[in-house]
Amino acid sequence: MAKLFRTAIMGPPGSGKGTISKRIAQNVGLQYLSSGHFLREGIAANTDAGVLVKGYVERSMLVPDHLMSRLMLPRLEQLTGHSWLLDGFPRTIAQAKALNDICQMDLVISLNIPFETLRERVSDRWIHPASGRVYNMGFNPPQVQGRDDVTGEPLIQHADDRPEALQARLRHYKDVAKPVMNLYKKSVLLSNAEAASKPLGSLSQGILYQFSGTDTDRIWPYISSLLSTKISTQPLDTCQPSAQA
Ligand SMILES: Nc1nc2c(ncn2[C@@H]2O[C@H](COP(=O)(O)OP(=O)(O)O)[C@@H](O)[C@H]2O)c(=O)[nH]1
Ligand SMILES: Nc1ccn([C@@H]2O[C@H](COP(=O)(O)OP(=O)(O)O)[C@@H](O)[C@H]2O)c(=O)n1
Repeated sequence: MAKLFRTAIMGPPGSGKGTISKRIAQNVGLQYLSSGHFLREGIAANTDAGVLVKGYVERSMLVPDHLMSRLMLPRLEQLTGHSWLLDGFPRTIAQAKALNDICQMDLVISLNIPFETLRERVSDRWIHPASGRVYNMGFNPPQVQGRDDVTGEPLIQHADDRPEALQARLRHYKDVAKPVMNLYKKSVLLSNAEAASKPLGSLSQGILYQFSGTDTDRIWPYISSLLSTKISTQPLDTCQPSAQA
């Protein structure tokens, strides 16, 4: 049985989750699942789920938990036997609990980046909508200005990367991320049944690692080294619900 590794990356918009996830996926060879990408993909393809979430994403609001869980959990259930990395999910405590019900997480990375850095990065972010490839005119510019490196198709900016939308997204992020981080922070692991009857603080799991700074290239070596340590000490396992009953 292979060593499986289930991880998630958290951080405000523009904190480098996508950029770092790409490096993790390349280095560790796990499946990368970006909830934001799935949402935008569904909206662009006008799927049933896309129609339901469109209004929220366009207004930079959080999509309701039940819709996010419906979008993400079946994909994870199909990945039994694979290691994966989640970006953008779980965003809320309800999403984290829903994830706990199907799987025990091994590691959660949280990025703590100053606001001014986020603002600069996001205003300079360009994406290739079909693939989700992300560019930054200073940090990782495309080979041809305004064009995707692989397909040559035009790059666009997200409407929700406008400065006024960023403020709103940051407010949402701070409000909802704190309880999720508390859940993953400390070192007690309870069954879902026990946890359901306890206050939030006692749900904690001791798998959160926080990285601060203004440069992805400076943060990355620390994350890379953490991953090497964690993966080499990971017990043989499959994806199990976190219930310990
Ligand atoms: N200048 C600069 N830009 C960065 C750095 N790290 C990431 N970026 C860019 O900042 C933007 C936001 O990064 P992204 O990975 O999309 O963040 P996410 O919203 O957390 O997924 C993108 O345009 C990245 O190319 C960095 O260290 N310096
Ligand atoms: N768990 C999630 C993830 C994304 N979203 C929505 O998708 C948008 C883009 O999410 P994202 O993860 O690609 O981007 P950032 O907000 O991290 O830059 C958010 O502004 C939300 O509207 C959500 O509602 N719930």
